[in-house]
Amino acid sequence: MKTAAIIGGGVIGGGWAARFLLNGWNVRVFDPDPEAERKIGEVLANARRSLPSLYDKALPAEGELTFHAEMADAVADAAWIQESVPERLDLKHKIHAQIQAHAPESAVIGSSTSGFKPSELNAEGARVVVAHPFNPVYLLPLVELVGDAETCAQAADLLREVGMYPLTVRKEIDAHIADRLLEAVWREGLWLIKDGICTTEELDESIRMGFGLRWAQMGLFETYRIAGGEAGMKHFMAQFGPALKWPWTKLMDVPEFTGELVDLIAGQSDAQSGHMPIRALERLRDDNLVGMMRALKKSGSGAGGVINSHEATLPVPDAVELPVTVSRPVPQSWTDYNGHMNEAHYTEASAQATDRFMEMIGCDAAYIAAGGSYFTVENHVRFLDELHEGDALTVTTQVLTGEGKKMHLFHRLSGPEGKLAATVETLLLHMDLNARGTSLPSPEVADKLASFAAAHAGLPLPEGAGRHVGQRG
Ligand SMILES: NC(=O)C1=CN([C@@H]2O[C@H](COP(=O)(O)OP(=O)(O)OC[C@H]3O[C@@H](n4cnc5c(N)ncnc54)[C@H](O)[C@@H]3O)[C@@H](O)[C@H]2O)C=CC1
Ligand SMILES: C[N+](C)(C)CC(=O)CC(=O)[O-]
Repeated sequence: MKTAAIIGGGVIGGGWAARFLLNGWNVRVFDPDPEAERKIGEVLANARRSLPSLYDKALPAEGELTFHAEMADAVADAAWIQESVPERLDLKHKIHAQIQAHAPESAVIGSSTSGFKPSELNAEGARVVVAHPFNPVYLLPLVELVGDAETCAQAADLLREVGMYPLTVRKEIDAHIADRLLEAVWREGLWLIKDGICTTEELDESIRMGFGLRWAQMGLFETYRIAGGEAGMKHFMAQFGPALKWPWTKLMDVPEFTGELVDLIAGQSDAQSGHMPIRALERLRDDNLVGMMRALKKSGSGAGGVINSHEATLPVPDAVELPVTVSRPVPQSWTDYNGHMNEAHYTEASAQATDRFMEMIGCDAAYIAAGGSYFTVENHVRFLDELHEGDALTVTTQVLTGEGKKMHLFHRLSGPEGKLAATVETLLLHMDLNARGTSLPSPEVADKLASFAAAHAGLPLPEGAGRHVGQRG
């Protein structure tokens, strides 16, 4: 099991700690703040209820979290050391000298800095690369990597292991790529509020009701390609390019941070969101992110593609007696007006269990791309107990029949402490996707299915199997 050392465990260090821990790494934290353990615990609680909800496979078992008063203890044996102390160059120099004195030679040392360049961080002899993440680090995949090419390549491999998307910046520059964009929008936003054009809330609506939705799935340039219509990007540039020379922007000026401006922004922000504590706001943000990222997962766009690639590396359980085919917390978006998991999502969870089981017998993406698959032809759901937001949901799958074109499965959905919440009995037929008709599976798939069927043949017929709606007793 690999170890990550987190130096500075605030907003960003806490997010890094959760990202590594929930991907099976041990995490050692060094932070002089006596509240660090409590704060990281709260971030971790939010991460536990959101990150696993992005995946249809179980993440690795959580690593061990420890707190250390000495830098030497924190960085011992670390494969990755991530510095996330406040954004002051003198402090970063001091901390990197301490890290350097104790870090294993082989460790990647990353800095979360939002703006400093590697040449600035390394001016006093450190060997740091910029590894700039985005908040919340446990959900958002992007990490901007800047610095020594070999170290960045090594860093990129490790970041992919924990489900992140490393973007290596070609040349060092203040504030990398994304923060330059964010700073530009922030600066412009401050002027719009200072000049009384809009409030913080109105500015946020202008983003989230419109272009924010576009950016999450296509970014800027792909979106504008479409905005050029059939004539495409050249037409778009000819039409809207001249406006860039008009004095629409105040980008080069920063409004003075007077007490008046700070009070104006903070007051409007309180009016907008002050009714919610910060951890509740974080949970709202995380639930929305999970919902959006799961939608992107279906098309493989943007962050959804990163989750799919990471999920493909997660291990599939062996042919054990009853394989676990789903293991995840119930996401908030699956709950309804009755305050529990909505009936539609029992079927969704069972469909995910079927997908996972198909993969286990070799009916995976490559097999499907080659033209073979299974179609569900019948389902019977029994709702036995409520499930609530955040409950640990586990699905096990028993093969009732697995021969010829038929695959007859029995999924058991269990909630906390293994209490049975539902059963879904499902019948599938093997299909030839080109002919759009039933067909026999490949010999390899048939063999694997048969080995599960044989392993399950000795088990008793599950209680409830073969029932129909309205049956008594
Ligand atoms: N907050 C954000 O949205 C983002 C911040 N960053 C970068 O991450 C870094 C940290 O920022 P935040 O987490 O927001 O700050 P923060 O203020 O939330 O956390 C900083 C932590 O460092 C600890 N610390 C202070 N002196 C220390 C020392 N000598 N040794 C060890 N720990 C020490 C503090 O106790 C605190 O827990 C900065 O470089 C920032 O630019 C990067 C991405 C986003
Ligand atoms: C405001 N900020 C510069 C600290 C922002 C970042 O660095 C990235 C983020 O998460 O927005």
